[in-house]
This record gives sequence, structure tokens and C-alpha cells, in this order.
Amino acid sequence: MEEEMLQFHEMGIDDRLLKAIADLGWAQPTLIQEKAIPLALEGKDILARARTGSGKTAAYAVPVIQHILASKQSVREQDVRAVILVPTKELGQQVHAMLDQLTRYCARDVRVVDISGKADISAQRPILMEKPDVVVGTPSRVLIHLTAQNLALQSLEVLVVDEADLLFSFGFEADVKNLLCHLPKIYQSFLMSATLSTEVQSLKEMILHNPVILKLEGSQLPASCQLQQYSIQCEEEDKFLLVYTLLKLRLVRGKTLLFVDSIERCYRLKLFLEQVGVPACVLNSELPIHSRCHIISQFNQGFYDYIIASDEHTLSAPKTPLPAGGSKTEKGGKKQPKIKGTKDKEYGVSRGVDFQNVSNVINFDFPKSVDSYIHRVGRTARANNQGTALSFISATEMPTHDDVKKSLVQENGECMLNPYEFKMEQIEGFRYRCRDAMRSVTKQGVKEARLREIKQELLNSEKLKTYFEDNPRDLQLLRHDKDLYPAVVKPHMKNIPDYLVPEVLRGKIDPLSEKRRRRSRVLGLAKPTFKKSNRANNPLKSFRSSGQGGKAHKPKPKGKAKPST
Ligand SMILES: Nc1ncnc2c1ncn2[C@@H]1O[C@H](COP(=O)(O)OP(=O)(O)OP(=O)(O)O)[C@@H](O)[C@H]1O
Repeated sequence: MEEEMLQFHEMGIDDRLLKAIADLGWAQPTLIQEKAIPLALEGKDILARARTGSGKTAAYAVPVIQHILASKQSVREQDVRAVILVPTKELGQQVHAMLDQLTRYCARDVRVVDISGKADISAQRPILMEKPDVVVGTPSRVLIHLTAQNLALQSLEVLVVDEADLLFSFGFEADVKNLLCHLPKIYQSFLMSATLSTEVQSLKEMILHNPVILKLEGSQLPASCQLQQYSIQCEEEDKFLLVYTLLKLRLVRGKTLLFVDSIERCYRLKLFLEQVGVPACVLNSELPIHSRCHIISQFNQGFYDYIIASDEHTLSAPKTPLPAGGSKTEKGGKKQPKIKGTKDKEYGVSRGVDFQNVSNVINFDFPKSVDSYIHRVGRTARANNQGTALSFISATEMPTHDDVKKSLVQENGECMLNPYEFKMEQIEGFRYRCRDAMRSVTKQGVKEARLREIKQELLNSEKLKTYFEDNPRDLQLLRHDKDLYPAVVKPHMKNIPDYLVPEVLRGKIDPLSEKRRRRSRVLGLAKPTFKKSNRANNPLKSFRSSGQGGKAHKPKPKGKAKPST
């Protein structure tokens, strides 16, 4: 007989917390929450490995809040009682937002601050002097404040290390070690991670005492009934041709994250898509943190369909921090343009960030390690949502692809990553246009666009800090997906003549051009396209992999489904 699942109200959680959970619409705990919360409330140290998007944040946030509410009943003195270490600023902001939601009915009793890096150090000093109950921050920020004596942790009761596998690969090893010298002898700790790397093992030795190890679910990613994963071999030009076809013909529907492996590639792809009339935002470590957080927040609200994100930190890569100034050699050994002092080593979007309702992840460039693949793909199919991941692989990326494939073999011998059967010959008609668009995106053009965007976003960032705080209603008018190189865009490139469209798709392309779609969305005439897609109406998912039968599959016309090529 299957054991009955423990519900939130059976865990001895404060009513105010239960009410906040109900407001979030969480009917029941996720597996990691069901297992970890009771153990944490018993006072155990925990090392939890659970797949991406499985609700790890609340698995530690609920016990932390409960712990503080309980200790407030006996201890009067105000002090910092919990520290949550995160590897990136984006994650800091997200964890803070989640704690805010969970403490909405007890905000007076549990004060939370995020010092992960948006504000100046001096501006954070007075906030820390008030001794908030919970401090969220990157190890470097927390250490700076400890050393400057803006923060004292002698009363620390709980230490959480979120995304533990990333801390060392983000170059925080020394900071974490130094930080531990400032902690009292006894405190409870939680290590949360999507993977159990050697980094996590060493953190475990340093931080945990007699921990309970929760190693949930064999697979690090959701099962294939929730997340479909495909890969297709294609070289550089074909990558652009395929992405052109998928986005332009809207074979990929719903919100989509496109991962590339350098900032230069971010702008190259953005400018290419701009040429063909597909607006997209970019996210990378050069953009100011205010802009980055605003882009993520707008994306989550459905303002944009596409984000091109550069995944600059490679897990298991050398642990030296990136030099400020962006002069690090990137892909292909070429030096990137030096944009002084703008690159942020505490940037990370493929890890931990809760992009909401993402239907698809496209690895335009294949990640450099298995762990990176898992973190990237984990941005879709979060909680109980469906998602699709499609990876483009060039010959040089094949060895890593093979490693990923091996790691995704399930106990029954089936691999979760299947070939994407796409008949490239059917889209040959687009090649000429695609080449034309690629040619227009010159090296110089990319460099200029990159500089222009940074200048623009620095202005936006200033506005985000001041103007929009006073005028929050105007905030929605600030967009981050505007054309960066409009001078070279040839208007005819934005439309696709019907004769070029593969026969099976003719007459089925959405007649609304991107610009009109965007305009009508701004004017509130059209709804953003982030409705949950399913296999029936998502042509990307309708291609049957060879693992499931060998041949490309033509779906039965059903609802709004488009036939595959
Ligand atoms: N009990 C629940 N029921 C429904 N949704 C939930 C529940 N708990 C969390 N969620 C939602 O699931 C999503 C993923 O949660 P979270 O970001 O904590 O995952 P994670 O395991 O930390 O992922 P990652 O390893 O990628 O950081 C969030 O949008 C969150 O609001």
C-alpha cells in the first residue's frame, strides 16, 4: 500500500505560514518539501539533492521561518538568526521574493533582507544594523559585511547554502571558508543542490554535522512525460537556419529560453533575429543587475516570448573568478571586446532562477558539462508544468552531448534525450534569406550593438533605481527587446512569402507579424502567448524521436495543431 503523503497542515507549521502557502495555491508539498520540512523542524542538518524545479526553496524557507517564529516566543532580543547563501544576485532576489510571500502574514515577526548585491555596501549597512531575522546574500557580500562589522552572526541558528553545487564553481570557495570562521559553534544547516558534485561533498564536510542525506528521485530532471528532451546535429549555419524556421514559423510556441555560451553569441543571435523580425531580450553578465531582474520579472509576467541568455559560468570549470572588465578569452580562443568593469561574476541565469511558465529551452550552443545541461534544461518543466528542451549540437560539441546522453539513461535502459527528427531539406528554401541575415550581422555590428545595449541599460538601470520606484505604473513601458541595429534591417526579411514555406505548413503560419503582435500586446489588445502548451498543439513536441519509433511523426490535426515538416 502506498504511504499517504504528509500535508502542510500536518507538519506543525504556524497558521500564518499555512495561510501564505494556501495563497500561493500550493495544494500539497512537493516530494522534497514533504521529506525535508519535518526533518528540519526536528532540528536535523540536511543535505538535499532534488531535481531542478522541485521546490527546494520552500523546503528550507518554511522551516527557517517556522524556526524564527518559534524562537521569537522565547527569546526577546533581536538578532540575525538565519543566513541564506546563494551563488548569484538573481537567485538572491528570487529567494527574497519567496520569503516575502511566505512571511506575508508574519512580516513583523520575520524580517528578511537581501544583500546579494543590488544596493551599495554603504547603503546596506544601516539595514544590517537593524539586525534583520534573515539575511540572504552571496558569500562575498556576506563576508564583506562581516569583515566590516556591519553584520554579526553570534546568534546564528540556521545556515542555508542554496544551489550548493554552484558556490565553488562561481569562485566562492575562499569566501565560504572565511565566512565559516565568523559563525558560532552550534547552528543548524541545510545544503540544497540539484547535483551531488565533489564541491557539494567538500561543503558537506565543512558545514554539516551528522546530516540526514535526502537523495530524491533517480533522475535530476523531470520524467519524459513532463519534460521532452531532443537534440539535433547541426553546424553553425544550420543552427541559424533551424532557429529561424522554428521561431519564424512559430513551430516553437510559448515562452522560450535560448542559451548561448558567450556574450558575443548573445548579440549575434539577437541581431540575427532582429533581421528577420523576431524580437528577443538578451541576458548576460554585462547588463546591470536592475535591468537583469527587470527582464526576468517582465518575462515571468509574459511580456516577452524569447530570452537569449549567455551561460558564462561553466560548472566544473576552473574555479578562478572571471576578471572584471570582460577580457576573458571566450569561445574559440578569441578575445572579447573589453567593456571596462561591467562583467558581473555573480551573474547566473541557468542556475536556480525560477523563470516561470517556460515552455521551451533551446540550447543554441550545447552546454560545456552535464551539470550545466541539467541546470539549463531545468528552467522548463518546473513544479508540475510541461516543457520541451531542444539542443543543437555541432561536431565539436558531440563528446559532451554523448556524456549528457549517458547521464540521462534511465533504470529501464531508455534515454531521456532523443534525436529530433527534423527534415532539414524541407527548409532549404529559407537558406538564402538566412545567409543574407547572417551576413548583415558583422563582427563590428555585434560589438556596436553590445556597447549600445549596455549604455541603454545603464540608463534604464538608473531609471529603475529612481524614477520607476516613484512611478511604478510606468514600469511596464520600459522594454528590453528593442531593435539594436535597426539601420541594417531590410523590411522584406521580416515577412516570409508563402512559396518558401514547406508545403505541409503553407497557409498555417500566424498572419500577425511579430511587430504587430508586440504592438497589440503593449496596447493590451492581445494576450501574451504563455499558455501552457501540450503535445497536441505544440508542433515542436509532435516530432517523434527515433527512440519512440524511428520516424518523424505527423500529428493528427487537432485543435490548433500545426503539421510537422
Ligand atoms: N508545493 C508546491 N506546489 C506547487 N508549486 C510549488 C510548490 N513548491 C514550490 N512550487 C513552485 O515550483 C517552482 C520551482 O520551485 P523552486 O524554484 O524552489 O525549485 P528548485 O528546486 O529550487 O529549482 P532549481 O534547482 O532549479 O533552483 C516555483 O515556481 C515555486 O513557486
